[in-house]
Amino acid sequence: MDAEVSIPGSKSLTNRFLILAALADGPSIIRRPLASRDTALMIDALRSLGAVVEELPADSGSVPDLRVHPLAPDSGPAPRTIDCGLAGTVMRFVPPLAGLVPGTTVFDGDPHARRRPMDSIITALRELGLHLDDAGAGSLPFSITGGGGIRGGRLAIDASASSQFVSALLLVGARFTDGLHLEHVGAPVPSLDHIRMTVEVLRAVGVAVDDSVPNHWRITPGKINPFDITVEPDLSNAGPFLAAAVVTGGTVRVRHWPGTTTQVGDRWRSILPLLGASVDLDGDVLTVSGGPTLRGGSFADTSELAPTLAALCALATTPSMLTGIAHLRGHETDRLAALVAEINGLGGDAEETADGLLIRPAALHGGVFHTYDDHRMATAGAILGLVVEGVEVENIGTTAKTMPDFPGRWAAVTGTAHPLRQAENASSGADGLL
Ligand SMILES: O=C(O)C1=C[C@@H](OP(=O)(O)O)[C@@H](O)[C@H](O)C1
Ligand SMILES: C=C(OP(=O)(O)O)C(=O)O
Repeated sequence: MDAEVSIPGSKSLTNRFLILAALADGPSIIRRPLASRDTALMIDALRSLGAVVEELPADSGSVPDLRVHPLAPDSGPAPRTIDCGLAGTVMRFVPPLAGLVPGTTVFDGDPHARRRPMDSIITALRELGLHLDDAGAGSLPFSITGGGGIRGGRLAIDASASSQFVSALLLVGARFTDGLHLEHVGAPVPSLDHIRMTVEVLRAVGVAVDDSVPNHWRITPGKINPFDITVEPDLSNAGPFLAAAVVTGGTVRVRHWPGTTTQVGDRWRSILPLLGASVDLDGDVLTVSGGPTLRGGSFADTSELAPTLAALCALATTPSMLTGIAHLRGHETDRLAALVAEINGLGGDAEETADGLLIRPAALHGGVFHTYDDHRMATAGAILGLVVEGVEVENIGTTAKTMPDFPGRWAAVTGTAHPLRQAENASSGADGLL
C-alpha cells in the first residue's frame, strides 16, 4: 500500500462553527465543512430554530461551503422537533440554544441516543431557569420551553460523563445576560482536548474566555463576531487510514494536516511511533509507514481515538493497556463492551478494566464484526479485516455518521475492490458487509 488520502472536514469543528454562526452578529462562512449525518442533523436543527444555512456553489464533486445567517429574533415556528440522531454534539450543544429561542422545542434521537448521558445538561438548563420536561428520565426525549433569554452567571455541573456538557454551555455562554462562570464538580472531565477546542474557537470569534483555573471557565457576556473560516480535516477520522499503513507495513499520506490544532487526532503523530510505525510531517503532508513489527503499549485518555487504537493493539505482538476511557461506555454504544466482544469474537484476547481495556496478543480469525450503529466500531473492524482473512464488517454504512463514502475511500486507499460493488457483482445479498 502506498496511497494518498483526502480526509473530509472535522466533525467537532464543523458543528462548533455551525453553532457559533447561528449565534453570531451577522452571516458567517464555513469553508470545507464536513458533510455527514452528524453535520446534516446539526444544520437541520439550526434551521428549525430559525437560522438560515445556504450551500454556496461548488465544483462538482466538492463539498459546498456554507453561509449561515444567525437565528432571527422571531425564530422558526414552534413547537418544533429536533432529531439528534446519535450525534452527541447535536444532543448536547443544541438544547442551550433552544433555550434562547421563544417557544417549545422537542428533542429526540435514535433508539440508543435515549441511553446516552444527558442528565448534567438537563439539570444545568433547569438551573438556568428553563422549563424542561423529560418525564423524569434524565435523558432524551425531552422538551425545552425558552423565553427568549437566559440570565446565566454561576453554574456548577458534573461533566465526568462527557466533556460535551462543558462545551455546550461555553458555546452559548456569551449570549447569557450575565455571561457564564461554569464550574465542574465531580470525577475528572474526560476528553479535555475537546474543551480546549471549544475555548480556542470561542476566542477566534471574539469571545473572552478565562480558563486559567482548572475546572472553571468564565465567559464574558458579549457579541460573537461573524467569521469566515476553513475547517481542518478530521484527524480522528484520518486514524483508520493511517492504521491501514501500520498494519500492512505500507505507506499512507494525508494532505492538509494542520501545523497547530486542538484536535485530539493530532496525537496519532505521537501514538503511532510507539507502535513501531514511522511518522513524518513535512509541511502539511503527514506520511505514516508501518514498521516490521507492530508493538502494543500503554495509552491514556485517547478519547474518540480508542476504537481505532484498540484494533491496532489487537494485532500487536505485545500487550496493551488503554486507560482513562471509562466514559466510552456512554458513547454511540458501550464501546468498551463492544470492543471486547468483537475482538474476542475473532479469537482475540481483550478484557475490560475499570477505566479502559487490556488487550493481549492472540491469533485472530475471520468472522462477523458487529458494529452497534457505531461508526468507529465499523472502522475498527475494517482495520482488522485488512490483515485477518474472512472478517465481515456489519453495517459499514454506519460510518456515514462522520464520514461520507468511507467504503469508497477505503477501497481506493487499500487497493481492495469497492465492497458494495463487489456485493452487487456477486448478487450475494451481502449488502452492507465489507
Ligand atoms: O465535543 C466534541 O466534539 C466531542 C467530544 C468528545 O465527547 P466525550 O467527552 O463525550 O468523549 C468526543 O468523544 C466526541 O467524539 C466529540
Ligand atoms: C463519541 C463520538 O461522537 P459524539 O459526537 O456523538 O459523542 C465519536 O465520534 O467518537
